Amino acid sequence: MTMQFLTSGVQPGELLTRSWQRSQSFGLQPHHQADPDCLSPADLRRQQQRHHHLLSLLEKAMPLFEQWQQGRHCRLLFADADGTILLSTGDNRFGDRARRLALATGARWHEQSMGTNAIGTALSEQQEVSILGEQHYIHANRAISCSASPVFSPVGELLGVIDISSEAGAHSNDMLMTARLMALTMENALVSEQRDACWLLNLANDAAGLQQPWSALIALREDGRLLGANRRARQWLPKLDPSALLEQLRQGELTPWGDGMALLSRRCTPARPARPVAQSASDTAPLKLLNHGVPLLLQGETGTGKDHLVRRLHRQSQRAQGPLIAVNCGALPAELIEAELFGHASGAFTGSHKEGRTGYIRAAHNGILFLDEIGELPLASQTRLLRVLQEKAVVPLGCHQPVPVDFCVIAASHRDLSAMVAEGTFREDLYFRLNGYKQTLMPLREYERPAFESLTGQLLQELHGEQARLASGLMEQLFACPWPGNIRQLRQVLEVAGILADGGLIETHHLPELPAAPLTAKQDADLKTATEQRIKEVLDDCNGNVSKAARRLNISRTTLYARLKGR
Ligand SMILES: Nc1ncnc2c1ncn2[C@@H]1O[C@H](COP(=O)(O)OP(=O)(O)OP(=O)(O)O)[C@@H](O)[C@H]1O
Repeated sequence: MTMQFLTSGVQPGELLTRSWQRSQSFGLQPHHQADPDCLSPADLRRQQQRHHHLLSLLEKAMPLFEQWQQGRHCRLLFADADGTILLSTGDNRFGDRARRLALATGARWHEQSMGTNAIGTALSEQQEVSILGEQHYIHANRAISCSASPVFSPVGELLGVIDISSEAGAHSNDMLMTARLMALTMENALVSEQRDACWLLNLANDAAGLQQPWSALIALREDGRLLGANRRARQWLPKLDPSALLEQLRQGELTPWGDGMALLSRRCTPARPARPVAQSASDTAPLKLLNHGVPLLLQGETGTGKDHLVRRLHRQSQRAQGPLIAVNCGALPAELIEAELFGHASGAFTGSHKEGRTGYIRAAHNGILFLDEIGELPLASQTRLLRVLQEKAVVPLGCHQPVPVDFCVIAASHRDLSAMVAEGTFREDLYFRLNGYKQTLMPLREYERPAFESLTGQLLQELHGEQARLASGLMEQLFACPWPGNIRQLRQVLEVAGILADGGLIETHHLPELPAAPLTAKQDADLKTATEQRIKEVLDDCNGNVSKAARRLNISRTTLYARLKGR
């Protein structure tokens, strides 16, 4: 299946020339330092609030970026139609460089003040564009390369732009493709949720294309009146009569149409735009408290979404432009734990890095430090960590001078830390220091039916798009399962079922084996051994490369380390 490219036929050379001419006409000097307009933190928050819905749609498309990004040193940015960056996430090493260039939240990257750049030029030209190193008008920006795709509303209005940026030498073609896919995913969500939409019409060159984000998508009213369309469909609209098509097509049946295929699906009840629903205190409290510097403690079984929650909190927090440093305390080698956390001076101990090491805590300066599996931290390191949290300063190994650090801390564990305190394996004072606010993530088996349905629907849509749905009776079947692997396991089941159902109606025969009653101790031990065996095989296959093995097994590195430790 080849991807349809959505350019207006303009050669990049012409586009670049136009953009450089505009930059010149704005009176910009290539050798001068660019000086972007920057919103104050309060104005930035207001602007993010105003675009809350777009940002929440972007969040739904985020797994696409996160999966693709692993191992790549780049950042994803979302700017509004004015060029103001409202969200910045991704690799922290490149994040430092980006911040030095003011490629950070609150900064406005329009061409008037920043010259030719992917965000500003995509907005001026209303089309996707890559601006690579030397193609930037301002010299200071030539160390980076950026690819940007505009996002349009269902009536073709420019809403913003998604940009993926990296060091100039580290840019690749698939960055533009990923930015485009995310933009299309957001646009399709906006079309599907049009108020009063009763019919959704998909058009593509062939049947497989119907399930892809780049297929044409049109929302129609009950009577066939056009409500909105994505950018591909808008190209075709002049040649289309949607209400005639509505007459001609039968719901749910693939129908040849022109040189391609059409699929009509009915929405039984008109879709409502996903308005920000009033969140319960337990949804909003962690973010509010985090923004006030209160340490959060997340407790929950494996797969309940602790890591997912931390990433969301970081994206939504006032520290979103700062780094998120995630440390799996259980995966750190015992003899290096302190050097890794607190850093060390050059040659501080045998085997230490010659040039010294910053350590994870200092790397989290201005951002968030996520201490996952905190229950695994040895008692001696707990004492040092407590001192750092109390004094907000680190003394790297081999140094005497404390270095001030400003960070928020989120700790997580699947173990019951209060029980560990009672047993004497976890310091009580550290427990109280970390436990500014405890959020327990519920195991999936304890979800109420509406919450389970809503999560299942969200996962299905994220994994397979709008058309994926469960045949009647399947929701009950899924709801009745004990889900020992929690959301991770449900996600895997839905992923497999959706692929087998070609992204359409999922029926019983598409489901892989579902978790039955809780496992006996023997079954549990056998399963653990088999899992460990499989992980070791894949690790050997990948020559010990943990990231590669985790990707192949479709689990996080954190989970892989935990599995290797037999947890
Ligand atoms: N609220 C959610 N919405 C959608 N997907 C979710 C949600 N929570 C978790 N997931 C998905 O479930 C999987 C497991 O989540 P996550 O890694 O955050 O769990 P965890 O509690 O940190 O697990 P572990 O303790 O094993 O590391 C991930 O694929 C994640 O994307």
